[in-house]
Amino acid sequence: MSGETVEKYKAISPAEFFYKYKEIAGFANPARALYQTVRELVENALDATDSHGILPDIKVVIQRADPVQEFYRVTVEDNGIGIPPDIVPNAFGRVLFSSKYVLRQTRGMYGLGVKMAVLYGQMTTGRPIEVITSKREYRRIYFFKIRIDINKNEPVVLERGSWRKQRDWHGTIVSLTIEGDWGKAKARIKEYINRTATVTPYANIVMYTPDNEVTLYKRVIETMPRPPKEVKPHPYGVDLEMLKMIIESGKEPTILEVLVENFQSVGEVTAKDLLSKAGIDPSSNPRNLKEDDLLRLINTMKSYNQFKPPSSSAISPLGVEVIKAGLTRMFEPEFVDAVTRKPSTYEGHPFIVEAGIAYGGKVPLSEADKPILLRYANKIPLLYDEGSDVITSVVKEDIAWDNYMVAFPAQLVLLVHVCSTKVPFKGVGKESIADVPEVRREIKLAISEVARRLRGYLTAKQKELETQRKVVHLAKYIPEIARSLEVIFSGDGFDKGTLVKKLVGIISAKTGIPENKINEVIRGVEIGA
Ligand SMILES: Nc1ncnc2c1ncn2[C@@H]1O[C@H](COP(=O)(O)OP(=O)(O)OP(=O)(O)O)[C@@H](O)[C@H]1O
Repeated sequence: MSGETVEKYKAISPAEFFYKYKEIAGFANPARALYQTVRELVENALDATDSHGILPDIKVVIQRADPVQEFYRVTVEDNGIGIPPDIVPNAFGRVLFSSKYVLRQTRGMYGLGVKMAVLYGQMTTGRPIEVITSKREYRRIYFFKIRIDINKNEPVVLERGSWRKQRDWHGTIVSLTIEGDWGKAKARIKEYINRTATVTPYANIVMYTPDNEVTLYKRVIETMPRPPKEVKPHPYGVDLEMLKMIIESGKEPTILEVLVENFQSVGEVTAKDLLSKAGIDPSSNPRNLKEDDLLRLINTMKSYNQFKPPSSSAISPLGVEVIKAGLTRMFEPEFVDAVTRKPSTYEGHPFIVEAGIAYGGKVPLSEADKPILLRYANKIPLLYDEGSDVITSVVKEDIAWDNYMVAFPAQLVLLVHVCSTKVPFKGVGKESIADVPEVRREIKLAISEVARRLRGYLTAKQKELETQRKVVHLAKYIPEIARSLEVIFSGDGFDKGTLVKKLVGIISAKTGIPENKINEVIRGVEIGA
């Protein structure tokens, strides 16, 4: 007899998987879970508003929910698009259910976040999630209490109801009660809200904390990033499974129509060209094609070099105006500027990198070797795992800051935003971006471009200071010269005042410094004399 133990085989549901491995989604301990819960709810609230062209009004309330135990009730209210009542149970009670599995930039992408918070609530306090929601066109407001059946990965609706709308309200209010650690989480949560507000100057965000603090970020501009549009996949990003799924889920009678209907940049002429290169008859029934045919078609698509690059209408960069307004609202800097790079692509996914700089004014002093770095991906602030992020690596290794007249520590904030239909996150917790060469290159270019503008400003400022110093130096002599000349030429109709005026006029014309400034210096010298 061998001493081997018997292996026990079993399949588990996605809900059970994430319940067991909650750490990979950011729910490692009560402090982290409280932060992650706030984050998931706020990100859903913002996706439901700005991604649909609605100026966001977001209210975040964190309250103690038990006098003894560390239970917290987190409530987030938005004025977004709301959720149809028949969708609510799955949206909050089925892991990997989402409206964001399409090619369109949103903060959410996995269909996991809020369900992780529901699971964590179930595990630690046993309380269900509560949802109140209505869409603009509805006459009623809907209310739900939901938990997740972990074994089946299905929602269990404990309570539901609805009432007539008394006022014109649309949006969603979500409440969850979880075990948390406010003492440990508070700094991160406040920082998260602050950094979110930095890139959403078009939003009203208010937060109530368990310490009875109220923080309000008031809307300062009405301009919003252009909402992202859903796009079809680009042929460079296709693989065998994807093509099979497209064929099976569609009704197109010919392979030619499959290509034309389902991909970007593929019209009839291109589709025919691709099919003839792959040796496939355009009128073939796509469901009768063999795997070899499909593989040949994919390889032809991948090596075809006449497609337009992937459309960038699915991505929604913040834009220069929003970045500048956001940085100004937070830091009241002496100098602010931003750049939005042109769209670029990696592995068939379009992406855009943006960078903003705030310098001087009320900007705090940075660390000894780099600026204060604000990292963002798809408008989400990234707070953890800074060390393993490609943005950090570029800032430290690829940018020679002395070339831009910056010596650390400096009053310098650098904001970098990577947005894409697929940000290459390193984990489902969305805290750091992987080192993809194309993305790295664009990050470097964006930072260099905005840093050059800072250098321009600093150079001009330095020049002005130098000129001013020179003028002070020169102006000091004017009263003395005038006095000496007066001694020599007095009686010849010499007027000291006229000479001073003339000299001031000459210096002003040569340096561009206003006469009143020079007169101030002279007055200073006369008083001192
Ligand atoms: N406040 C809200 N307003 C409108 N829809 C919402 C709101 N909150 C959640 N939803 C809907 O519920 C779905 C599931 O949300 P969930 O947080 O689980 O995942 P996600 O946001 O799609 O992706 P991720 O896991 O990356 O956050 C969303 O895709 C959205 O359709």
